[in-house]
Amino acid sequence: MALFFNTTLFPTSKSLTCCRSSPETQISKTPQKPQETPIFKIKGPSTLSGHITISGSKNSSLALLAATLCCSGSSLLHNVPNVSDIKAMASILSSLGAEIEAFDGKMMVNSDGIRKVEVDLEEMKKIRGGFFVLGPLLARFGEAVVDLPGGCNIGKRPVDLYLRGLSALGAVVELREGKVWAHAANGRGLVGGRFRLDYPSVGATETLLMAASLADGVTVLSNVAKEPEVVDLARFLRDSGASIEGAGTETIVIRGKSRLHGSECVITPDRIEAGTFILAAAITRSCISMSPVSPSHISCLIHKLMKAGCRISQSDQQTLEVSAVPTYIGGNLSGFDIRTSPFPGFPTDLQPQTMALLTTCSGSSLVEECVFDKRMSHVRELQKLGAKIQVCESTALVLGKQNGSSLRGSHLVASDLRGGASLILAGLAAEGTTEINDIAHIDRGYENIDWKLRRIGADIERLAPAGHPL
Ligand SMILES: CC(=O)N[C@H]1[C@@H](OP(=O)(O)OP(=O)(O)OC[C@H]2O[C@@H](n3ccc(=O)[nH]c3=O)[C@H](O)[C@@H]2O)O[C@H](CO)[C@@H](O)[C@@H]1O
Ligand SMILES: C=C(OP(=O)(O)O)C(=O)O
Repeated sequence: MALFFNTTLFPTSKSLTCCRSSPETQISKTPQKPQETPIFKIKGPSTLSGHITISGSKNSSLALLAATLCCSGSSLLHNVPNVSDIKAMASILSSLGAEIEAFDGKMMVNSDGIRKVEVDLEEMKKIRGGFFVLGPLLARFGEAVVDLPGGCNIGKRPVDLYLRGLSALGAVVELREGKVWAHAANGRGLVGGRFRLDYPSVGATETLLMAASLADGVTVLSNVAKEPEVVDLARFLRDSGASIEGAGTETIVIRGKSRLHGSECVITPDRIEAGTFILAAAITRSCISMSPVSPSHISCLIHKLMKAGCRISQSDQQTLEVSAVPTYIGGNLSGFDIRTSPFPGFPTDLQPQTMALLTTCSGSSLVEECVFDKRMSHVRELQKLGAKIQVCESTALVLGKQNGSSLRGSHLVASDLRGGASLILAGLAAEGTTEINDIAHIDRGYENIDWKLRRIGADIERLAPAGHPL
């Protein structure tokens, strides 16, 4: 049933032309199921202060771990985050025969002993990054068999661009029994080619970059993703002997090499983790600092927050200080609109966390999710805390704080990684106790998020599910 936004109840200049339901009717009871993963219990509202160390990027690490399969000899990656997606990726590489040593945030990978090109692990279906092994296996060993990928359940996530791009490099690709079967035509190995992506997909760009680095001849990829993780991957491949020009722009030119050697690389700081902590400071009206951060990787978020009234300053090249303390912001932070898009646009991976903040700002805000078609499942949970949000397909109208109203603690369920993080942020701002179930989603991509938050003053505990040790 399509309902219309009621302007008398929530006066605003903005409106949605259709909504799935009114804010009240949208709150439905989540079916109870036995709890199997730990729970976060948060007592709010919190005021945060202190310094956060930002971990290495999960998404860069996944791509670089796949890229080690392109290299002979050992590769050493520094600043790899200790999150469950990385453990799953390490299991995938080990299952293929790679030797992996992990110590103190570093990972040493040697794939000279690869003995198979088929991944048959459940992990493949859980994470997105596992699929990135397709390009390197095909390019170095001439064939690969991989399951279709998993990752966050945030909409349709096809792999047509990966497959069409690999075909343009001389691969024969077939989709059978939920798996991708690929081999280099005539057993000749991949060859350079030209391919224009219909959409600048991050994963397809990374896959083709790795494959083309070992293809015979020149490859020109256009309309590619410009995300910092793509630039990180190109840097690693270049240090390993690849010839790549244009990473970070719309067109990448790769001159294929017959062999790459292992190299050493420091993973770039996780811009999504940094953005999440910036938003934690904003939603709790606190002041915190964090490092290492590359501000240019999240400039879109920084500009929006500064316009909303936050003070964000850079005390040295890699340290950011964020302040939203009431004495500084005066009244309240102002709501603002966001529209997600590929880099350098507003990152989709910060949309849910930003929406949590907007529920506490003044005025109404529009949130348009334009990268994934079903990235709104956090809305129902935020509504359980009392947030006023209406959704029409991939657009949400957030009605900010009304006449002193505030979020109130409740029992919530995380259903994806960033949606889960948005619930933590809302729980920090809410009055009373918030419990978040299914936090395994959050552990996929945030290293010790509860420990980091406790160190800056949050009251957040990780509880074991009944009958299970932590
Ligand atoms: C492990 C990893 O790095 N994950 C990130 C990566 O995901 P991922 O690489 O999966 O994201 P993509 O950039 O590929 O997806 C963006 C859009 O492209 C579409 N698409 C993609 C591939 C394809 O073959 N066909 C197609 O239509 C998708 O359905 C989606 O609508 O980039 C996303 C966008 O910044 C981030 O949210 C994810 O955190
Ligand atoms: C969507 C994400 O990850 P993945 O692509 O691995 O599902 C994310 O990191 O927010």
